[in-house]
Amino acid sequence: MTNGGMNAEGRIAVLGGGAWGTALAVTMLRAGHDCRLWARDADTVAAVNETHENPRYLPGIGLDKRLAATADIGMALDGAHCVLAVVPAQAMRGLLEDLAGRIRAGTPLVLCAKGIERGTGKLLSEIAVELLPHTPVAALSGPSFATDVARGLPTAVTVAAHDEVRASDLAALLSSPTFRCYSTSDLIGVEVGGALKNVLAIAAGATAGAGLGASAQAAMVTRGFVELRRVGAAFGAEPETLMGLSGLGDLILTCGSSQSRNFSYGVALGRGESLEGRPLAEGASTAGIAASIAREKGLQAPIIEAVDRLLRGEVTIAQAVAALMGRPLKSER
Ligand SMILES: NC(=O)C1=CN([C@@H]2O[C@H](COP(=O)(O)OP(=O)(O)OC[C@H]3O[C@@H](n4cnc5c(N)ncnc54)[C@H](OP(=O)(O)O)[C@@H]3O)[C@@H](O)[C@H]2O)C=CC1
Ligand SMILES: O=C(CO)COP(=O)(O)O
Repeated sequence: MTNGGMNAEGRIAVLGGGAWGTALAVTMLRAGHDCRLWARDADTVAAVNETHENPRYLPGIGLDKRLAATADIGMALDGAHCVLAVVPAQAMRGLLEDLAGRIRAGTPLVLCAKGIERGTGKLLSEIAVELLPHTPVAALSGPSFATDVARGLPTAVTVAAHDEVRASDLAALLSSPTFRCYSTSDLIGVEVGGALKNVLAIAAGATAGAGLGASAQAAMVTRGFVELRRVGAAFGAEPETLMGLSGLGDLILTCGSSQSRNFSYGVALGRGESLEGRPLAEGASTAGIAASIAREKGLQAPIIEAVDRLLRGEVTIAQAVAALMGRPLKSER
């Protein structure tokens, strides 16, 4: 599989009928693969199959007419040579439990969600290894808005697996002329980068929503990145990974764009608007567990902590800003 992903390599199953699952399924067709999309929602399945759209999650985007969706997970997995898991991070354990006994031993599983499990503090790959011990596990992450990817705009991401050869084989398999997958063996780094950038995108959004100015927003992202690197290092992530697509790259994308659901969630938070019924913002689920991991590991993560406390309603924006600005002066490192 060292051909830039241009050859068909069998069927790919994409599990999750939201924005990202749908965009990845279309991308797999572009890469020359047969692909089946599993969605639990019958209306989504019908819309993809009959009108070639996903109006709930990708409104206004016409999908490849060859894309076949099913609500039967067994049918999606039938004959699959590779499985992409694309449900929200907090739903990943449930999906992986469903896969146990269904996924063929040895079939690679690529985790495409960005988050840390609340309650256990586990990375999604740790859950997968626990539940599917005979399944090779990888992760795909990086700066990639589903709408851009579904439209076929050029995008670069990272595919990670502990086994370097597996990572580069999967990167070749999943790449297409508009979807460029780099590879790395730093699975932990890729997962931590993708999970924490969502929390920091909420911080950046809250700064914008509260009208604190572009300078404050730049400071928030930069100092947030220091926290991301600190927490990443404690997990064993390599610094170069966090400087790459699934760390810095995704921060650049999501910390300044209202296209990001996490950033928009932060804007609403900063404006004091209701947070009920908003689109998925993974950072809201990850903030608490990231803050408690940082505390347990004795790491300074005041921005992640501030997001957690804001979301819990323990502080106002003004109090959070005063606390951040009032910390003892220190070396930039
Ligand atoms: N959107 C994007 O631009 C990108 C998203 N990601 C990541 O991908 C992951 C998924 O995000 P995205 O697709 O955008 O989210 P969406 O909110 O667009 O869609 C979520 C999908 O997951 C389904 N789902 C939710 N809970 C379950 C469950 N328990 N079992 C089965 N299916 C479930 C939903 O089904 P239903 O409709 O029935 O509720 C829906 O189809 C997130 O971790 C996100 O961070 C990564 C890169 C880009
Ligand atoms: O992860 C993403 C882009 O890389 C999508 O970001 P949001 O979930 O904030 O929309």
